Amino acid sequence: MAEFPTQAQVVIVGGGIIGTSTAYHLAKLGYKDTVLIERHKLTSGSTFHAAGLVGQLRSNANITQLLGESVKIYQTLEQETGLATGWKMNGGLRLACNAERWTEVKRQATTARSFGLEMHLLTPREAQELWPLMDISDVVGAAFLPTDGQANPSDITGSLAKGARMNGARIFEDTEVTGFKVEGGRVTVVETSRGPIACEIVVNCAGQWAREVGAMVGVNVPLVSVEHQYMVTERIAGVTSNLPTLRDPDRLTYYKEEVGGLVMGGYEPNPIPWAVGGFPEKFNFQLLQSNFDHFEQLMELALGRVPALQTAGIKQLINGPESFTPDGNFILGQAPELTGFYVGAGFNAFGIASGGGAGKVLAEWIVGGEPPYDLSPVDILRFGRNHQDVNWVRARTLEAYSKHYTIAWPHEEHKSGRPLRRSPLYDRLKAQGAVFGEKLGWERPNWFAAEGEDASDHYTFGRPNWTDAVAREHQATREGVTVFDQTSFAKFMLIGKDAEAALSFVSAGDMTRPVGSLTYAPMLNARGGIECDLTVGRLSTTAYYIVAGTGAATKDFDWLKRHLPQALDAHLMDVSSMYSVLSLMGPNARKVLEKLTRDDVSNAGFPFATLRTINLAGAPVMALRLTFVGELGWELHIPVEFAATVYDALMAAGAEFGIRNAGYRAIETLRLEKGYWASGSDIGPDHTPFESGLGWAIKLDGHAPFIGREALEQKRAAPLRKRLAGFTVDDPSVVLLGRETLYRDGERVGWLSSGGFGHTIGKPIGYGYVRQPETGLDDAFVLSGHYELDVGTVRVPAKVHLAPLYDPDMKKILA
Ligand SMILES: NCCCC(=O)O
Repeated sequence: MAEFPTQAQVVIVGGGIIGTSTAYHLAKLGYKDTVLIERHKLTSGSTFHAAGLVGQLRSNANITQLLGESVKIYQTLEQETGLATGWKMNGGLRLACNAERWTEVKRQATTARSFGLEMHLLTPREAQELWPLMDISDVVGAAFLPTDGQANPSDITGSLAKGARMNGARIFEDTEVTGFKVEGGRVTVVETSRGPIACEIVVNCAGQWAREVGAMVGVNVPLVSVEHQYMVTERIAGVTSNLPTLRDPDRLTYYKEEVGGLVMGGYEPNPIPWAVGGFPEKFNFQLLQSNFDHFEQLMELALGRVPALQTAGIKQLINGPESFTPDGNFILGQAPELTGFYVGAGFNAFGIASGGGAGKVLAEWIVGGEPPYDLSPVDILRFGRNHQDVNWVRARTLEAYSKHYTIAWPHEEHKSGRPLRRSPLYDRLKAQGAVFGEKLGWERPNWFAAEGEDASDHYTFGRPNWTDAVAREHQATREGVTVFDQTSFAKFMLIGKDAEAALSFVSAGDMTRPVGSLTYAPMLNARGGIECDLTVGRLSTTAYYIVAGTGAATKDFDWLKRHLPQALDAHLMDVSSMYSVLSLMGPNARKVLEKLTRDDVSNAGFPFATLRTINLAGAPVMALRLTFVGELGWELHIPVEFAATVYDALMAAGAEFGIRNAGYRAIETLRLEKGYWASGSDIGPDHTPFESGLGWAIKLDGHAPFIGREALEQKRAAPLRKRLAGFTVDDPSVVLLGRETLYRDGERVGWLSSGGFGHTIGKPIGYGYVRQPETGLDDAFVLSGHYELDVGTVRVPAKVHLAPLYDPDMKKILA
């Protein structure tokens, strides 16, 4: 037996598919001093009872790409290692059994093609030809993904482990992690049942135990265990080994072939959490008691689809607990709490589909110090303070599990764990008809129902019930004045004698501007991509106030903390909970302010892109003259105890101007019209400021060093490969949601990063990157094309725009 190591470059905790895949890829990348420890035997946690479907369809291009990487790896792994994997590319079928599901599937097919994933739409009869055992009497249509497949979870893990060893990694079974040592803010030692291993990097791939392993060292891994059942039948006549996998989401079930029989499982609307009070000791290679009563609901649905199940012999009803997460996405990346501590966990019953690709990108992330491409949907930094509480996490996770196969409605909000984080104005706004959405636990008004209007969301792929309300708020912002409660913004202070130098190094924006100025300050990665989309206000020569999006609270704080030069005197603090934010927007905003303050709020006294502390209705308010909706306005950052007083004063003073409340859905329609980009969709780590049309915000004059500068200088000298552009459609009934495929002169050139409606221009609006990776492009190329959008397989003509659709001369804002 190999000698147990006392040190290693990387220690991976957990010998399931993710741990072995990470070890395999790290070793292949040259990290041969990688040690994987498994407390029992490889696969003994939950990998051994995974169903093994490998589907690739996701709503995000990069996650689809990651799953495609799994397929690529599985295709060659057996040949490389000599160990069988059970991989077969038998394709995947997906059924639609009602009109709205069919709309969803058609939109997905459009998206899949944009992302380079083959997905064909079939008639019910064509689907049945591929899957002859199914009843198609209720099927409206189907989709077929020929490159999907299935694998044997234990075999593929064994094969990855062999591949890891062949490349130099070492694997130790029967080795339990018992603790960690931390020095200087880094993890330095993994304590194990066989002795300590000094290391530089730890990767927590402990499956459903990953939360406990993280907790040993203060790292929060927000996942919980849920019972997941599937049935395995004896042989069934007509089940052939090339039978595609089948997903029947309207009946909540999935199928795959196994030894001439079927595996059938699904996602019940009433999932059962497991290990709520803690894990049993030594739960290795163990299953839970089969729960036939609970499975019956799925069985009944399945019998309607596959009548042969009536008479099929049942080998086993497998009940295996697996880890699930609050948003149904897995968790990768470096923990914000601890340098050198990475996580690869929470695979929501699609660990086999993700395992190959997830291990690959995690290894690349560790080696490169940043993800190889934008992985925000699965990055551990997407979580926030709400995810610290395991009961909240469990409630939301059970909801996510129950919705695994339900239609993913546009704009759908979660129901569980609410309300949690509330602005001081929550009750006031609710009393005035606010319909709230939720982000990182924050309740945020999406729209306001008028007296007598139904104050709830009714989801559809068509025109939703809140359209008129949003149009009212939109118009009031354009023509009068509105108040938006944006208290959920993340807010940071950076203080210290070197604050300017420190921020100048991490920001591509000019941080040397005078006290009182407001600067748009993108922060870039080494590739020149936009990691953080921040507004920075200079409070003094030694202090900055930094405002970030609600959802970016953890990520942006982490980015700043990790990249601000350590040697400089600059201290970062999260002050989000100190300030409420009311955005007062519209042509009458100044008139409202003037009634409440003696401070100068004239255009000359308080110009655009500046901040001042003013006394407003008796409150010391930090007022930021800026806008995300394209109108004259101020963001009022108010110490929380004054928030209600200021709000009441604004509403009273604004009454003569018809002041209204407005919500986040109006912000969306307004910003689309004005051509302001949404971080996370229109801009992000894979897009440079040049590609996004944000070159004006970057300080490339002079030689001041900042992260991303070298990449940008190189890119400035080369042709652009893609360019963000706006698109309008003349037919107002077309619903743009984002991800619609973009055609230029009949050629597929991209997809929409966001979509919606502009109530002032009266047209659907979308934004998307026009891509020409081979030859490059310029503005003239973008503007000269004839464009169409594929909206759920229907081509609609679109006009292209590079200038804002509303107020391109900024007359409204600078007034
Ligand atoms: N482990 C079940 C996977 C189901 C699905 O891929 O849809």
